[in-house]
Amino acid sequence: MKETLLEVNNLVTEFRTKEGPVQAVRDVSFSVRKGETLCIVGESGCGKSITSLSVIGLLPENGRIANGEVRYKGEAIHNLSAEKKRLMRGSEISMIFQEPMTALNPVLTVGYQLREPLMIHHGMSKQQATTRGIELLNQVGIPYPEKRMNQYPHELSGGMRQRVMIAIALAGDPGLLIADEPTTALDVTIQAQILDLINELKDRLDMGVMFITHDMGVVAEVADRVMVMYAGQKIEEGPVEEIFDRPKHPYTRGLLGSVPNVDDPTFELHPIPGTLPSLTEQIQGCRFHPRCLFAMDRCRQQVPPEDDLGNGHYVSCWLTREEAVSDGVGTNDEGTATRSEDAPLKVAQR
Ligand SMILES: Nc1ncnc2c1ncn2[C@@H]1O[C@H](COP(=O)(O)OP(=O)(O)OP(=O)(O)O)[C@@H](O)[C@H]1O
Repeated sequence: MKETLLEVNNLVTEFRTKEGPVQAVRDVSFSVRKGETLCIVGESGCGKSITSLSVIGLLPENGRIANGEVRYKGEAIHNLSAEKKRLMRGSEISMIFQEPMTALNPVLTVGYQLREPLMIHHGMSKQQATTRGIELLNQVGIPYPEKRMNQYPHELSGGMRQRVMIAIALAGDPGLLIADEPTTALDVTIQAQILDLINELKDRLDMGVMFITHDMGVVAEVADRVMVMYAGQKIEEGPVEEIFDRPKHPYTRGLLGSVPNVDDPTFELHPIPGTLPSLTEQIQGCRFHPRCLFAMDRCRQQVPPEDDLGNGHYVSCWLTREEAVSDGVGTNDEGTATRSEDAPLKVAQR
């Protein structure tokens, strides 16, 4: 097994708000190894981006890590000074975002923006940085890289801008790349090309990738492992095949059920009913229970612990302990949910 690059233990990220402190990330733990992609998946607002911004040290001004730790190559990085965090970004850990135009400076040429990190992080001369910049553009599949060096971001297509952002992210030879919905704004063909590029770079450079998305189709393309988040918490984690073939949490099943399957004409879409709770909402028991088609009394009273199902598959759901959930659709919260008659699952508690 490859070296662990990133270890996040019991992360709690809090925001100061008018209503008092609220938690956007609640006791989340995970790791990323060299050469693997961990996909963090969940609906909009479930805490994916705040988890990644906590890792890279770019939280909004009213946010802070209130508990837990973030370790990179064994070293605690959550409590580094602002200056050390800045140096770490772009060298050890880089991030790419959904909309390259927000990350790229519109008044600076591609060449300038590529040379800057190379001169800062690698002490290169302008000439050396230009040569390396052209190499990086080549590496991310940009044709005529010499010409592109002199162009401004608005002169490039959306896909090309995303490639430029990836080239800039690679400039400091990062061990870990964080990609926050990098293909959401792109059309499907370009999206597939960017996903292929990220996969190829991960393998070639043996990088760890933390990939944030709400799209299970994208997860299927890039993930080695998947962490499913709901309302600031991790509710399920496992190798990608386990999550797709044997999803245990009703929320994960719901996410998979809300992906249209174009190859299957009999496929029926079952979107998850209801919406995420607000950060200020107090919920007793499992935070998903008000939306869960299979909620039992216990789910309304006690927070489910994380169970180890073996094979690197973990889930926090009382139901998994009791029985497997059927694939059918039941009624919500009335005790009349359809449940499977499958034998109880073997659950080894962690
Ligand atoms: N500066 C802030 N102050 C208060 N709450 C915030 C702040 N930034 C984000 N939040 C809240 O934190 C929660 C998690 O947000 P986050 O951006 O991580 O969600 P997400 O899963 O990445 O969603 P999306 O896919 O829409 O980006 C949301 O409820 C969001 O409204």
